[in-house]
Amino acid sequence: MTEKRPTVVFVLGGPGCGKGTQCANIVQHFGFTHLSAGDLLRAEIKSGSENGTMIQNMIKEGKIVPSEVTIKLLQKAMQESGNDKFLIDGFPRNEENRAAFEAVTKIEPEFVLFFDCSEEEMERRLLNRNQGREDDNIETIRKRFKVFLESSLPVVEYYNSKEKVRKIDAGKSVEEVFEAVKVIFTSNSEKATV
Ligand SMILES: Nc1ncnc2c1ncn2[C@@H]1O[C@H](COP(=O)(O)OP(=O)(O)OP(=O)(O)O)[C@@H](O)[C@H]1O
Ligand SMILES: Nc1ccn([C@@H]2O[C@H](COP(=O)(O)O)[C@@H](O)[C@H]2O)c(=O)n1
Repeated sequence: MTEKRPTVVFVLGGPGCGKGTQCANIVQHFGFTHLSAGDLLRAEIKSGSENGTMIQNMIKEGKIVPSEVTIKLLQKAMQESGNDKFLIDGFPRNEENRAAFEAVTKIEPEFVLFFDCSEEEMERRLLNRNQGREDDNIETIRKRFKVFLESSLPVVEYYNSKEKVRKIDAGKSVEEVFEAVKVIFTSNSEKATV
């Protein structure tokens, strides 16, 4: 008997567009497990792992950690979750992430939720976030924006060419953004049961 592959939705968008905030709402309403690649990397630093210093340096510079490290963390979290529906937030961040994840897991996303937000608004949100993150300072934020434009947007374009992208205006209030998110998840689950 063939094993059913898990359902994966990639959640992408620039730094501070509100991915984590909306994922928390989606979890409550639609029963997904939320896996944030950034959170998994930060937990790896805290755990004292041998990769910790390398990851910390990459995050401080806004650079993308090698795919094998991030994919191992995602696979472990997926296995330990006991769920088969995942929101993978902040991944794939570049073409290497995307291709390696597909090659290793053989999983293609159901769709890609893309939060579209202006840099001005994202910068404002990051500078107000106040969670003590080492990369929420203006110097690193600018580097993260550059990496997003050069490396992450091409991934969104790749999935757009496969008609997998569901784009949302993330410049609105948390509640308004979630109304738009709900429409996408509701229509997708209706399609799945037809
Ligand atoms: N629609 C919104 N309007 C105003 N503020 C928001 C909105 N969504 C999220 N925020 C706030 O903006 C900040 C960044 O949000 P969040 O952490 O969800 O973004 P993110 O995309 O996950 O960020 P990162 O990519 O850095 O992990 C948080 O302080 C959050 O409370
Ligand atoms: N696929 C990823 C995701 C994240 N990173 C690194 O973590 C930083 C913070 O990510 P957030 O999603 O929490 O904003 C990011 O700037 C990268 O340095 C990564 O390398 N690969």
